[in-house]
Amino acid sequence: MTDRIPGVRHLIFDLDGTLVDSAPDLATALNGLLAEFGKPALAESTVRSMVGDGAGVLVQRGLAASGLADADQPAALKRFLALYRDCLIDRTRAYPDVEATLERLQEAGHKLGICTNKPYDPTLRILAALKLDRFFGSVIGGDSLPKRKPDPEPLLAAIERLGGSAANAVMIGDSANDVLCARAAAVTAVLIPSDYGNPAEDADLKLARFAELPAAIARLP
Ligand SMILES: O=C(O)COP(=O)(O)O
Ligand SMILES: [Mg+2]
Repeated sequence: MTDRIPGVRHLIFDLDGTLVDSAPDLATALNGLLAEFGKPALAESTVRSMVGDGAGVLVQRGLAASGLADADQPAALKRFLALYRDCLIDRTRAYPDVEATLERLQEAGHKLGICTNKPYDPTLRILAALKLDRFFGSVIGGDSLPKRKPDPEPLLAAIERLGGSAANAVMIGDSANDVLCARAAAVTAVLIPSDYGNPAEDADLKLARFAELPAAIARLP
């Protein structure tokens, strides 16, 4: 019943582009896949712009951009996930101030969760490797439920598993998918823009830096 403690919020975070910069390793895996098809590597900035709708869509976009739209997509996704597993945290890092800010939010009594479109298994591995897993009481990945963001279901599940409710929750993310799923779930949306794909037009609150979160959360009505 943490939901009833005044000032305590259920804060649900997006992963890629919000907590961690994972594009370099996603690019390594995608380019490894393309190399197996005899195709040249895509620029990391191109891969970065393709991230945000889950691994399946990333692979689909990468294949299409390389003239391989007709390739066997399920087989390519399976191979991509195997390649990604081998390079998950070679260069993936938490953004500056993320760990210290999560610590402050947790110390303030907030309950923290994750709602990402990245599949569940690599999400857990990355959180553990970067020692961020200790902060999160719920983790919903892109393949945890039948639907992913911008559908509201994964966000609502992440909140529910923390013992919270939409009225007291906040979604913090970097893309339109995060804002759209928050809107559809009637959850407050905080946007911290990134250079990943699918930027959002608006949100309830827009922050330039992750470290601004504790003060911004404290000021929410
Ligand atoms: O598309 C992905 O793999 C992940 O995206 P997200 O963490 O920003 O939801
Ligand atoms: Mg994101």
